[in-house]
Amino acid sequence: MTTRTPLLAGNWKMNLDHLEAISAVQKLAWALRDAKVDPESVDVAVLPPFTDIRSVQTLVQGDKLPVQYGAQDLSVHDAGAYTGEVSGAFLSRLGCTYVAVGHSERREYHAETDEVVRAKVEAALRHELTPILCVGESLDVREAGTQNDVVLAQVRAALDGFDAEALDGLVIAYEPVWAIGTGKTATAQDASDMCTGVRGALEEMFSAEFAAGVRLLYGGSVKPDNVAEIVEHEDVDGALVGGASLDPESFATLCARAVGK
Ligand SMILES: O=C[C@H](O)COP(=O)(O)O
Repeated sequence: MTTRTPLLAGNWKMNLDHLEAISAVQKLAWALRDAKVDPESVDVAVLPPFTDIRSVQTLVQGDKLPVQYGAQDLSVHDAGAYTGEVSGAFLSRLGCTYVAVGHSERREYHAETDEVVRAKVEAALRHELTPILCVGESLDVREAGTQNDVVLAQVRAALDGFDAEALDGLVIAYEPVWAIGTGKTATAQDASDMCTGVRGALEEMFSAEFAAGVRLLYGGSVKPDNVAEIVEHEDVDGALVGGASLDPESFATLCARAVGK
């Protein structure tokens, strides 16, 4: 029987400044309460820009809001002469629970290789942050029908050499690149098939027990209207939501529908 707690994570990308973030998180908490989303049975998180995180921390911790938070990226380094980089140590000090690693926008616009992604997973773990490892295929790969090979290779490369204990709590988000911000969603069956494939790969790499504990999310044009269908599949434990997480009321509705409210 599955005991994985569903996770709905809102990746704000480069949207909402720190003042807007305060308002958005407060409204999200109210809307989740109004929608009767039980924080004991579902995790709701936001991943704001770095410059917002201190404000979000102050609000969430001060008012004990049932919203988790994290960052969209981190440095492979812990400290030093790395202009513009943000250390996992700093994120940890800000109370972050999660950090996204290997988002396709990082892979594409910042040339992050599988090697860099693996180093970022390691950096997150060093600072007790839960990595949300993002994997996904491009449109040409999907059209060639080799998406399973590509995505499972990304998973293996990012997790190569770790032991299961170190990866406890790991989250993996399957985000087909062609479905991000395009309004095109993979079918619920496509999402489910890939998540089942990823879980199988985790079982081969580590153990059945480990694989059964990893939360697998789908991301790519998830909206309040399609989330229920996507997460109803056994292997899909939630969603990584971009555009539809920017409006707090709409994101709360999405969270409520994901858990059948
Ligand atoms: O991290 C989130 C994904 O990139 C999905 O973005 P989207 O929901 O705007 O398609």
